[in-house]
Amino acid sequence: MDGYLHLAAGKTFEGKWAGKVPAAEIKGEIVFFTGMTGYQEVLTDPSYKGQIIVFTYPLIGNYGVNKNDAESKRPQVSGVIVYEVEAECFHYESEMPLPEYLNLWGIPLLSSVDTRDLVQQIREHGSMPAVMDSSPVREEGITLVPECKAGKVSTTVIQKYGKGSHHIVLYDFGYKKSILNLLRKEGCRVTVVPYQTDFETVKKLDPDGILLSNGPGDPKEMTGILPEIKKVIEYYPALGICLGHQIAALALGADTKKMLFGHRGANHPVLDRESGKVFMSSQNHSYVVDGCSLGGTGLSPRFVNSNDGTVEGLQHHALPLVTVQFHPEAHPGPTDSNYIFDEFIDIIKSTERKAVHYA
Ligand SMILES: NC(=O)CC[C@H](N)C(=O)O
Repeated sequence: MDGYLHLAAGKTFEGKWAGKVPAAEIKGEIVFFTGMTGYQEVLTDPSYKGQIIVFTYPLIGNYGVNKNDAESKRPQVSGVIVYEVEAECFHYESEMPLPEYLNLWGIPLLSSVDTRDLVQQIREHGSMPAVMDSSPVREEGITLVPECKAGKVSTTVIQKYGKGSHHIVLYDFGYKKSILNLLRKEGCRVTVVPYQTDFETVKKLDPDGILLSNGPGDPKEMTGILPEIKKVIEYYPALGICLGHQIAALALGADTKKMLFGHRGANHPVLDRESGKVFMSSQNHSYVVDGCSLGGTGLSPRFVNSNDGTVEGLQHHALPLVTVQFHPEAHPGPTDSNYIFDEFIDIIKSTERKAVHYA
């Protein structure tokens, strides 16, 4: 059965439904991911909430879906677009084929789409609203209602994990399981808190450090929480990842802006200006901290994207605060930047129990 993808910029793409035909139209922001592997991690990363994802690699699904690679309890994307999907899977760990998994969660999968042409459209017009349906013609315009997406994926209750010697409060804006796993591997006990948690509540939990997680949407949807986040990062050693990096920057007075089509893939080169080394990183973001907005914030760009010069991470001149736009927890993609977690733990060890106003 034929299915269609309509872009807000006007063009319609034809494909075949691989699985159930959706009963109603599916709306989302269309974005593309360039990694050759890691589709399960991408689909289950809460940062993709509300987005329709296009995989540029032409064959998706050949190793199925397994028990270990999910970054959250369910696929989070609104829809999936591929060139060719493999309905049989060939991997000893595979639990089920990809189309079956998406079907189970009612997420539409459109295959046989000309993904090369589609990605060119996104590169030209930007990531934009799109609709998947079974009608070849779309007359209505396509718009998306603004909403706080992190609020939709964040936990509503405090959760505790592990027994390690360092205690980390993980602000859940839509955290990936790999962040929690890496913290636990580093010997941390982790308390996951809802995205709106205030400073006084954090203080009662008595952490040694704070991790501001990744998450979906525009960081400016989160302005309501910035005053509390400012207090938290002025008091405790902190690491911000992706949305967490953007929120920390906004809280300290910097600005963010939307890129045309963002960075989504597993091989984005980043320069660490402290070591002078370039590493490959896993990325998934549409927004970026505006490098021209850092004056007076105490923040300077420690990490820079080697392709386009955008800010990939910040260091504070006085606070024990490091933030990164890329994903040091990897999954999908290379683990080259795992060292950011070691650094964070070292900072915590050196400042432990001295968590008092650094500002
Ligand atoms: N992975 C993330 O945390 C993404 C951050 C933010 N939603 C962006 O698109 O820029």
